[in-house]
Amino acid sequence: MVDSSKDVNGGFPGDKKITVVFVLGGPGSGKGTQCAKIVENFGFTHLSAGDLLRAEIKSGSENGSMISNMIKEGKIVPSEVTVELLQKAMLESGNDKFLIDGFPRNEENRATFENVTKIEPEFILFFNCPEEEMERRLLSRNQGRDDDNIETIRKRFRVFVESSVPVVEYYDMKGKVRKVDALKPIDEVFEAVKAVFDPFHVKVE
Ligand SMILES: Nc1ncnc2c1ncn2[C@@H]1O[C@H](COP(=O)(O)OP(=O)(O)OP(=O)(O)O)[C@@H](O)[C@H]1O
Ligand SMILES: Nc1ccn([C@@H]2O[C@H](COP(=O)(O)O)[C@@H](O)[C@H]2O)c(=O)n1
Ligand SMILES: [Mg+2]
Repeated sequence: MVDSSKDVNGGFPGDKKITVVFVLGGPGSGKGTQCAKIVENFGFTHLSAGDLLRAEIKSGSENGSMISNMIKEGKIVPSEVTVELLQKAMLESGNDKFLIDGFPRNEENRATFENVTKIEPEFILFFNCPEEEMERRLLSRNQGRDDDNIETIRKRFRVFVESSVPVVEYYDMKGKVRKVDALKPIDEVFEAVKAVFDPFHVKVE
């Protein structure tokens, strides 16, 4: 466990400014797809909480079977597990700009990240997409994910509405949410995303 309780900067060296953007939206709204494009254009490191949890299962970790069962049920894994994986990946990356995809999924995720890392997100990129479209996309994703079946998808939608939307509302009250229409084709969604990220444009020499 990374103990950062005594750190002023969440375990990051010195007083280096760390930029975090939380990327939220319902299951299948296109978070991973758009994050890949943001990385190519704006020099962020993409960390998907779901990908880190799936990698933890594959690594044979003692938490593996618990995580696997939670994912199959569409449930949210205890925050200390997810935040530790995120913090470790952030520190190992050597970067100072992060897209954290699929996190925070609930109030406990949000509070734990804030307490452990002391980092306040720059903004929240939110992909707004109707459930019918998200369901269509997930059922044709074909990446062999255990949770892309109609039974688990319906559970994930319910968790999104009950636990994740309140977190988006919390940040909206703070003026931090940048909402994008995710129903459009991929490249059109990215045009809207680019407008949000323009201040972070990295000049290629
Ligand atoms: N704008 C779009 N139009 C049509 N299909 C899309 C669009 N964006 C993404 N997709 C497709 O939808 C599927 C889900 O996209 P993606 O994996 O990016 O979603 P996600 O939000 O990361 O989902 P999850 O929360 O389940 O990880 C993929 O097959 C992707 O190619
Ligand atoms: N903060 C999180 C993020 C994800 N999970 C679990 O992983 C599943 C898949 O997540 P994706 O973002 O890849 O769709 C999700 O349904 C949860 O079971 C989590 O617990 N906490
Ligand atoms: Mg994803």
